[in-house]
Order: sequence, then C-alpha cells, then structure tokens
Amino acid sequence: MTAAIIDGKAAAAALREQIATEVARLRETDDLQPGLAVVLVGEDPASQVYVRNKGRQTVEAGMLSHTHRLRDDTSETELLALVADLNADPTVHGILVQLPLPPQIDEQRVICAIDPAKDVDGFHPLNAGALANGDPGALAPCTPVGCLLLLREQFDNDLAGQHALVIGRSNIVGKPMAQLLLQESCTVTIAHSRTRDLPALCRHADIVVAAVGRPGMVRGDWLKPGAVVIDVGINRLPGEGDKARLVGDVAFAEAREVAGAITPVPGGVGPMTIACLLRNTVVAACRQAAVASRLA
Ligand SMILES: Nc1nc(=O)c2c([nH]1)NC[C@@H]1CN(c3ccc(C(=O)N[C@@H](CCC(=O)O)C(=O)O)cc3)C=[N+]21
Ligand SMILES: [Mg+2]
Repeated sequence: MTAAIIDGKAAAAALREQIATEVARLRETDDLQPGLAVVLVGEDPASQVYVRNKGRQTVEAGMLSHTHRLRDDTSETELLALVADLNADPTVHGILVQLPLPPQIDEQRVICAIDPAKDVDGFHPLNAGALANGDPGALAPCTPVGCLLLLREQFDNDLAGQHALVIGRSNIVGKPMAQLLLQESCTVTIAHSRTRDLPALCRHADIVVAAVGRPGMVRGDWLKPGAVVIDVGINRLPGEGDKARLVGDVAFAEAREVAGAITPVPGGVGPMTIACLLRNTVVAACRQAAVASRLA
C-alpha cells in the first residue's frame, strides 16, 4: 500500500481563505480588525523565517501585524515590560513570544505574564488547564490543533475509538495533542524517551503523531498497515551545498509504503500551525470585543 499524502499546505490555504472572509466581515460590520503581535528575541535564522511568514500571512488575511525584534541580550525585565505594553494595547488581540528564548530569560515567567485572553499560542497555564478540563473556551496550542484538523479530515470528523499514539510529551505539542485527541474520544497513549518498546506500541496505533525532534526516528516497520501518520518534526539537516534540508521525525520513504496517509515535511503540519495561529487571533479578538465569531 502506498500512503495518501496529506496536503497541509492546501488545507492551510483553505483555512486562511475562511479566516480572511471572516476578518473582512468583522472589519465591515463590527469595525474590528484583529491584531497579532509577534515578539522575536535574538537572531536565530529559522525563527526569522517563521516570524516573516507569520507576519506576511497575518496581513494577507486582513489583520494587523505588529512584529517586535529584540536584541539577543534583552533582559527578562525588558521583555516583561513589552508584554505588559502589549497586554494593555487594545489594537493587539493576540500575543506570540517566539520560543525558545535566550538563557537569561525564564520562559515560563514570560508565558505567565501574557494576558490569557491574548495567549494565542495557548501556552498560559490557564489555557492549558481549560483545555485539560474540556472547556471549549480554551485557546488551544496551534500545532496540535492543526494536526487535529488534518486528522478530522482523514476520518470524516469521527475519531471516536481510534487508538492514537502521541510520541513526545512537551507542553507545546505532545500534552495538548493528547488532550485534544481524548476530547475526540480516541484511546490515547503518550510515549516519550523513557517508553519501553516504542515500536511495539506503535504497531497498535491507528493514529501516530510524532513530535520528538529526532529526524527519521519512526520507522516504516513500526507502523500498523493503513495507519494515519502526522509528522510534527521539523529538523534541519545539511543538504546540497549550503542549503538546509527539512526532514520530519518519521522516515518518510519507508513509512509511506505502510501507512494509509501521511503528512510530508515540509508542507504538512507547519503551514497548518500558522493558519491556526491566525484563527486563534480572530477568536481572541471577537471575545475581547464581545462580538460573535463564525470561526470558533
Ligand atoms: N511561541 C511559539 N509558538 C510557535 O508556534 C512556535 C514557536 N514559538 N517557536 C518555533 C516553533 C516552530 N513553528 C513553526 C511554524 C510553522 C512552520 C512552517 O510553516 N513550516 C513550513 C516550512 C518552513 C521552512 O521552509 O522553514 C512547512 O513545514 O512546510 C514551521 C515551524 C512554530 N513554533
Ligand atoms: Mg518531548
């Protein structure tokens, strides 16, 4: 069997189209223009690309984009002061502080300083707790929501009873992914670096979400035939000349011989992450303005 390739780029473009339509309506009928502030500390080249893409797509969707680039040696106090300004700015409905942050800054402290109503990353403990409680008002992290939207499409919106294996237990992807799948009535297993016999666990899974950051770790012979594989990994390997090559956490060529469907890297989960960020921003803006959203 050769797997269907899940086209995240196309799904993201379709979602952004819906978002742009909703933004146009909000601007017209409610005089509300959702605004997203992105904060980048330092010069990491990979982060710069994401920040640029986010900024461009925000504007293309008709939203306001504020980008703040801070020096690599920015102090935690300075960053917290900027977050406080953004919390107080009524034109800013969503705040994203790009992670990782330099070592002099305590990430958790910064995340906790963001107004939970503007926390479009869904990383604030209040939003993480709301998600764990099954509260539909939770702002949920963008990467796992993007994965879930792709999965729903594969399963015609019915994931109930599927055995889902989430590989990785980060607060950013693994844990919220597991919460979302549980909400859909999947039977969820979370695996991590200390899990025993991961290949055997994987062979039982109808759905595999790989989010470990280890290039090609999930092998073709770990998969149950027909499984749906979502590859969250974005690993930069040296490619031809000085160009980096992006690879996922799944050994793609092997996996596509066994899986039923699989996301490519690039062009899978990544574009959906950004589209979901825009969506969270629109939802957050509507709540802040006490206006009904057709997206939420
Ligand atoms: N506070 C915070 N929130 C994040 O959501 C966040 C973050 N920090 N730090 C970095 C990671 C990474 N991330 C990506 C988003 C989109 C692509 C994406 O669009 N990737 C394209 C390829 C882009 C390329 O060519 O580099 C793709 O997979 O097709 C990748 C990575 C969001 N992150
Ligand atoms: Mg992990």
